[in-house]
Amino acid sequence: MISQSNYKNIVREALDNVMHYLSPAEKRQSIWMFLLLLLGSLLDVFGLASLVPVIMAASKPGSVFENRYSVALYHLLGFSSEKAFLIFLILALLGFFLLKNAFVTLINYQQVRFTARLALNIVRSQLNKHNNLPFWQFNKLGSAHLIHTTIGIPGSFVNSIIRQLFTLFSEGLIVVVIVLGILVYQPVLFFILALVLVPTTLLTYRFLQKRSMKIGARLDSLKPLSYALLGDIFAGFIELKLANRQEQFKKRVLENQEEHQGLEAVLYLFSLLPLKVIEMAAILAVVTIYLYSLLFAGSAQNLVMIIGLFAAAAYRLMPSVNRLITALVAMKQHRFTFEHLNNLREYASWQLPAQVPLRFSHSITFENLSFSFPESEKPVLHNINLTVRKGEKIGLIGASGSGKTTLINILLRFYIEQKGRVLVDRQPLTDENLLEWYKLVGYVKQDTFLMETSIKANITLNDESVDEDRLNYAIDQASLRDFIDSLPEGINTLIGERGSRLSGGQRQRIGIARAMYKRTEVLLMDEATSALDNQTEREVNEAIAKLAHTDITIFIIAHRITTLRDCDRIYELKDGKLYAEYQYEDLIDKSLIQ
Ligand SMILES: Nc1ncnc2c1ncn2[C@@H]1O[C@H](COP(=O)(O)OP(=O)(O)OP(=O)(O)O)[C@@H](O)[C@H]1O
Repeated sequence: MISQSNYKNIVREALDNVMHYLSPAEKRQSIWMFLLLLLGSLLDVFGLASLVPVIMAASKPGSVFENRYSVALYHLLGFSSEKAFLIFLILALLGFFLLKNAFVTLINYQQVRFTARLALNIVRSQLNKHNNLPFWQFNKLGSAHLIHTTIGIPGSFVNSIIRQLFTLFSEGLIVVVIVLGILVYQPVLFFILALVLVPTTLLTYRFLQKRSMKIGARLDSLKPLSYALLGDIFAGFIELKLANRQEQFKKRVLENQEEHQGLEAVLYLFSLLPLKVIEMAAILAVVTIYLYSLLFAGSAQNLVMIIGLFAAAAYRLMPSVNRLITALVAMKQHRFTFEHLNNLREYASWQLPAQVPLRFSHSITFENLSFSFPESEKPVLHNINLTVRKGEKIGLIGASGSGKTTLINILLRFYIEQKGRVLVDRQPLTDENLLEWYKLVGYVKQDTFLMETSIKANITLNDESVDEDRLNYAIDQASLRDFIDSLPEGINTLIGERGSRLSGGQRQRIGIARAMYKRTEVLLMDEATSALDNQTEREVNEAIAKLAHTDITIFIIAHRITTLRDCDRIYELKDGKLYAEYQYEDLIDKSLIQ
């Protein structure tokens, strides 16, 4: 059942959520805006109320002298002709409307600027939150959900909560002022109006609010699903075409869209409903009063006047009441935005502690290190002990799922060990030296992250003041020189979405160049050579061989033995344990990997 408390809840909840994103100065500003908004609404009502007497006076000669207020004003302003007085009144009315509308437009301008700023605050907070998420949680959420909650949810919150709050306050005030006016001048009319409009409004709201809330929540879950499906369709363009699965995926997107569009259509219908219902109730009331007056009352004179007044009041109130219900229903419908904004909120303001320096001159040590994922009992890494000296090249091999990538992710602090520690020059890696550590490490993943921009921007990660010497060094170290020289636009060549205009080897070498540009001292490579053809494998290996002659410390996860030629030591991981240590030659002899 809808109750007063339910009505209050959504408004209070909305206000609580809005307050969270306002600075103290913005809170003060919002109170001012609220007061100005109220003033704007009052002026609106006053403007409308002043129209009727002025027009009536203008249409009936001599009427100015029949009303004591107009007579008083006439004499106060020293007029000597009714005509001049009427011209003055009409011009004053025009001036008033002009000023009022300029004022209301100014308030509206302030209001939209305020909401735009607020929207930005919310997007910023969502971005902070998502950037600060622990890696495993970030992975779990998925990019479709993250995009939806970073941009989609703040958009819905601003449009369907904040803007509706403004509507609620301004229209609410208009309704209150009109209703109070009627109560003072026509108490009977007030009761008839209350009798007709209050139950209709409450029933309409009751009918719409729960249904809208359900539909809103369903749409909220359909949206990221459609992003994810579309992401799959376009990212998997080649694979889906070859497997002849595009139709199947298309069908899923269309099923999703069918439900989506159907629900949107229902919501649209809901938005039209309140006005129609209120209108029906008003007409019903007019007919009832009229019939009553005809059938039961001796003189219908009085009631007919009341009907006229009722119709006039209802006509003015209906749009406002309609907007009130629509605003409340929209807020209910978007109540799900609160949950998204509250979820994981602690990360929005999370900050790294003050950083202490970290030196890497001697060694990196994994000490009694064990790790398991939060939702699983079985450790993925078990009591790893390994010391690597600066400048050493370490190979990591092992069956799929043996824990190689997890070990690298721990070294990168994307996962944090439950037991043991990682030491750099005997200093444990913690949040206090994380940024210092990140200055030293570079990571070349199997699927190198590439942006739809130039080779240069990809290597420097959009560095605004590029160090050209460093860039040239990086290009040489990654064996990209010949390739770049062969391109008409050289380093400024655009590489297409996710590097679509590059070969697999070129993509990986851009990853290596990026790590070199950054002055990486510890390079982590998750080698994808198993997925590369012989030519590109040669290209990547050439880049790795070049790096072997530097004092960069390298960890390479390898699937092909040739990648490990320059490694000082090679470790095999098995079921999360360091199972054996090899030299390159041992592996060739044993043909452990190919
Ligand atoms: N986010 C995760 N949540 C739960 N388990 C995970 C997660 N990521 C990896 N695992 C599990 O941890 C184990 C080790 O995975 P890891 O990616 O480290 O293996 P790997 O040796 O790098 O394999 P590959 O050579 O196939 O890349 C696997 O059993 C994997 O299923």
